[in-house]
Amino acid sequence: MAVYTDINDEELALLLADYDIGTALAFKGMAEGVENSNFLLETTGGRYFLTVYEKRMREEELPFFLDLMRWLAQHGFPSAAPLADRNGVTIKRVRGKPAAIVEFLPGLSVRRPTVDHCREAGEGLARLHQAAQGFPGTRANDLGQASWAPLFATLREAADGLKPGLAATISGDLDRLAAAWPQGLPTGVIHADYFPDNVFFTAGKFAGAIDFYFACVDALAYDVAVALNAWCFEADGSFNITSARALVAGYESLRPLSAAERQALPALAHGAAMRFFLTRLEAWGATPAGALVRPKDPLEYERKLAVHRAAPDLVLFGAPA
Ligand SMILES: Nc1ncnc2c1ncn2[C@@H]1O[C@H](COP(=O)(O)OP(=O)(O)O)[C@@H](O)[C@H]1O
Ligand SMILES: N[C@@H](CCOP(=O)(O)O)C(=O)O
Repeated sequence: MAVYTDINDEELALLLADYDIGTALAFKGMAEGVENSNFLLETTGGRYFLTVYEKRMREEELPFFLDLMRWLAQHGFPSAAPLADRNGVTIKRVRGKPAAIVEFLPGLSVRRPTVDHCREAGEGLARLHQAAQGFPGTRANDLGQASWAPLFATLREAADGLKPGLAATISGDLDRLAAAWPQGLPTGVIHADYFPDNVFFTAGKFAGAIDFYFACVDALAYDVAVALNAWCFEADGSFNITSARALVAGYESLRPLSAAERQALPALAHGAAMRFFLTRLEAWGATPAGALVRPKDPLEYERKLAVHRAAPDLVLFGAPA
């Protein structure tokens, strides 16, 4: 459950007094999410979402994320725009922590995406990339390829603890990725965490995306690769090529991939699996037993790594490598 910070009625009333959105009617902590404390807020003015940013969030990076959400909302992409208070301030403080109120984004995420959801999600991702064009902010991908080996150096024991011999296998993957990491692909603002829990649908149609807190500037095709891993594996660990074709077709209906981007997909998908394996492994060891938040399973991504290792042209869908 992701409510690390309690907010009492007085604190909420004090915060709302700075805005023109009326007074609170309902205020409820959300169990979903792992990073920040999230609250559904209903006021006499409408429905909103209050996020209190917790320790992993670097406060100096918040303007990039919140400005991006506003930019996207203003450029035709369904994103929850942050609210400025009467003095134009977006980043507030609650219990000494940074906090922001954003619009409530209607829609629901899906736990088990169908092929149609994958197509919609792919198209939604291309919409995001297109809407973000011209966004003036910039942020490097601090979880990009260059970060993986140093991060893994701190996790070798944890890897072997998870599965004996895994550290050596991961080292081999890291060497291979470092040697073959695609360069010179088209870049732009990417979501970088485009998982089913961060994408909303209404009546089966793409309705928007949330959780831009890993967004950064990197290869656009890397975002497609993150999504292929997150949306197109079955519960039994197999890769669903039909879902993957649908996701890429949805993406390409708005933004066709170049030949270089398509050729790069296998390495990008292998790398994207590495990124989430490593951060999950890190969180796995750092989460004390009995903590309120259940860490995500690193083995799920270890299995995805194994798939990409064994069948590197899987995500080329039969196109020549
Ligand atoms: N703007 C929003 N509108 C509607 N629901 C939201 C909004 N932002 C977050 N949520 C809900 O809160 C949950 C957790 O949000 P998320 O940003 O993913 O948290 P975390 O970063 O802690 O993982 C989401 O799964 C979604 O149900
Ligand atoms: N999507 C990541 C973890 C980040 O969680 P989120 O709730 O902020 O989307 C993973 O699956 O490892």
